[in-house]
Order: sequence, then structure tokens, then C-alpha cells
Amino acid sequence: MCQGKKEYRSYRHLGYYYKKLGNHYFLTLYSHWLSPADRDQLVMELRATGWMEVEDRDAIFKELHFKTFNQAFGFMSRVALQAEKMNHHPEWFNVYNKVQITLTTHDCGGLSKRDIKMAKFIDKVALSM
Ligand SMILES: C[C@H](O)[C@H](O)[C@H]1CNC2=NC(N)=NC(=O)C2=N1
Repeated sequence: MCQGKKEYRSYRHLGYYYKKLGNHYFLTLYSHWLSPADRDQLVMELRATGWMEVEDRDAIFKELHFKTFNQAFGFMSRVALQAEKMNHHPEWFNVYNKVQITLTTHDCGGLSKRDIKMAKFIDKVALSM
């Protein structure tokens, strides 16, 4: 989904834009694109529910604690089904009742609308456990 800068102009009519990260250009879909203003606003809202920005990556992170391993695993199962449905998968680590989650869009080298949608889903499910 993300090509180098050279394809940028040929894809523009398809609603793509390119984003420069370091010495690389990532071509990504407008439909998932987060404008800087939207990104700042949405990430600020997620900070209110415990998400934080990852220092050396364009990604967000949250650690969730549950009463038991079963609850943590049940939470992960529900998120996994949503990840498959969205074709958008978290980077996560589980130890007993704790789940650490990092969200970013690998195809685009950074945050996209899918990460925001997934983060809100995660918060909703965690609240219902
Ligand atoms: C081939 C497959 O559709 C892609 O690799 C999907 C799968 N899940 C994904 N998950 C995340 N977080 N980012 C992606 O870019 C992504 N791409």
C-alpha cells in the first residue's frame, strides 16, 4: 500500500499522499490519512484514557491491567477478532493479567485513522470486562 515517492504523482488521482519519514517516503491512502491537526486532537483525546505517544516511533501505547489472566486473554480474543475484521493488528505483549499494546500502521510507517479506531475499540472492550 505504501510505495516510494517516485510513484506519488501517478497515484495522486487515487487519493494517495506521500509522507517523508527519515530518508524514506511512504505512499499511503488519503482515506486513512490523519492530518497533523486531526492527529493532535485525536491523540490528545486518547491521552485522557491512558494512551501515550511512543518516543521513537509514530505510534501510541497503553498498558491495561485486568483482574485475572482469563479476563486479559478474553480481552485479547475480542480485540483479535476486531483486528481481523479491520485487517489492522496491534503489537502487543501479555504477562498474566497485564496487556501492553502498541498501535501504528506498518504499511504507512505511522499513525492512521485505523489506529485511532482500534484504540477506541480497545478502550470500549476494556471497560466492559
Ligand atoms: C497484508 C495485510 O493486509 C497487511 O499487512 C495489513 C495487516 N495488518 C496490519 N496491521 C497494522 N497495524 N498495520 C498495517 O499496516 C497492517 N497491514
